[in-house]
Formats: sequence, C-alpha cells, structure tokens
Amino acid sequence: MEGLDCETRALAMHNVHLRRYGRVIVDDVNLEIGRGEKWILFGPNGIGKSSLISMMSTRAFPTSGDIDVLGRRLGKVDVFSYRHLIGLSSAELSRAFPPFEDPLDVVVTALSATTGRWKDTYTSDEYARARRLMEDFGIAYLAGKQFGRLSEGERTRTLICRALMAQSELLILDEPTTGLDLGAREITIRALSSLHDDPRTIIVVTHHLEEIPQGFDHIAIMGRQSTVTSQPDPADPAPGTIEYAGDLEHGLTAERLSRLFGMPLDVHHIDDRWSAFARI
Ligand SMILES: Nc1ncnc2c1ncn2[C@@H]1O[C@H](COP(=O)(O)OP(=O)(O)OP(=O)(O)O)[C@@H](O)[C@H]1O
Repeated sequence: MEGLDCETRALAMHNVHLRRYGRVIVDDVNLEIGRGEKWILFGPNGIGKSSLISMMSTRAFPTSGDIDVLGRRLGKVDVFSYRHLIGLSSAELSRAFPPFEDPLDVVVTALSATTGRWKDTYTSDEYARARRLMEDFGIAYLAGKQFGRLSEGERTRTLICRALMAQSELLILDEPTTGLDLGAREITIRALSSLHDDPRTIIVVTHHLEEIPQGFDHIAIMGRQSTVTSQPDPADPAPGTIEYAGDLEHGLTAERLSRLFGMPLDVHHIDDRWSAFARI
C-alpha cells in the first residue's frame, strides 16, 4: 500500500469488499488513517458504516481486499493478540455483556478485553480510573447497578468509558450520542472534544453534524457506489463505498451532502460546531 508507512499508519484499507448472504454491502473501500488522527465516519442509513467498523475493529473479515490495523494484516495475525489495542463502543458490543454486570465492571474489564468479570481482578487504582471516567461522562451514579437495566443513553456512555479505559491505540466509537438527552449529548461531545490532542487514533461514527467533536478534523463520507445502470433500485441499493476522505472543511460541503441525501441542504460551521438543515 502507498501513502503513510506502517509506523505512522493506524489503519489502511485497500480495495476492500464485504459480501453478506450474496449481497455486496461494502464495495471497493480505500482509506488510510494516520496514527493520532481524529476522524468522523459519516453517511446515510444502511450505507455500510457499521460493517466497515466491524472490519476496522477486527470483528469481521473482508470478502476481498486488504486491511492493516495498527500494522497487522487482518487475517494474517491472530486478532486476539492485538484486539486489546482497539477500544470499541457500539450497540452490537453492548449485547455481549451479562445483564447483571455492574457498569463499573463493564468499564474496568476493558483492561483484560473481556465482557463479563469472572476470576480477573483489578487494582484500586484501576477502579479509581474507571470511576473518574464515569464521572467525566456524568454516570458515576451507575456504579453498583445492573448493566441490563440501564437506559439506552446510560449504556452508550458506559461503553464509551470502557473504550477509553483500555490502553488502546485505536478508539472506535459507533454513534456515541445515540439515545442521549441534550445535556448528556453535550457532556459527551465536550469529553470527546477534550481528546483532540490525545495520542490515540479516534474514529467516531455519527449521523448528525452537530455531534462532531471539536478537533476532529478528518472525515470519511460513505455514499453509494455508482453503477453503470442509471436508475437506482430501492429494492437492491448499490453498495456503500468511501466517496470522500480528507479534511472536514473540504468534505462537508452543501453540494456533497445535498447529493448524498437527495435533497437541498445548507451546511453551517459556526463557533467550531457543524450543522446541516434542509433548504426551505
Ligand atoms: N449480517 C448481515 N447480513 C445481511 N445484511 C447485512 C448484515 N449486516 C448488515 N447488512 C446490511 O448491510 C447494509 C449496511 O448495514 P450497516 O449496518 O453497515 O449500515 P450503517 O451505515 O451502519 O447503517 P445505520 O446508519 O442505519 O446504522 C444494510 O443494508 C444492512 O441491512
């Protein structure tokens, strides 16, 4: 692969395709992310963002193409030898925990990359760090409760704390503000904005421009792979691919977003926050 070398590259995808049950979901994705960079992954519903995240986090393998995560080629190196270097927060991951698990343990078990505490033990310093993270995200009160009984917003924030707890080099947060009320959303965006100079590589998936944390200055935008057949088929939509990867300012244009969502949109960037609205 060209571009960044493996020392400076956190992630590289080259001609990546993913097929599920005979249907191509992700088509010809090429993407390079440098170590320490802060990226947004953006695109319409069903375009393949979560599928891409599954591969970036070593939970799924491409049907064809090459993926290098933290310098290891997916499929060539045992993923369990380096998965602890990847912090992940996603709705899918939240289903992996026993319902009676203490949210504090959900956070602290990131250190051993396990989902469910058993014989593993953690130091008081490690628990203190987990509690501090939960305080930062406004969920310190959840310690001692049961993970399975949390609201969607509480679960989401617990998983973000868990992703930050791990000694990871790559952090992937899939829709970290889903289900959060306005206050919780702003606390989360502020906490993520404070990571702008963190040495870790961070990728945040979001649907809403106003949820882009400050300091996240790269964006990968997914769109439908254009086909030679002119008419789009709603029953069998074309697979998703990366149609733009680069800096936010050049990526988030009204013209591109209007085309992507099939409606005239205005894009605003005020006081370091982005937003988009349909043109009336
Ligand atoms: N295991 C699977 N088997 C079959 N189809 C799948 C599978 N996983 C995802 N898909 C399909 O692949 C497409 C992309 O799904 P994916 O969840 O990656 O999209 P997304 O961009 O994350 O969507 P959203 O924004 O709605 O969360 C969808 O059409 C989905 O139905």
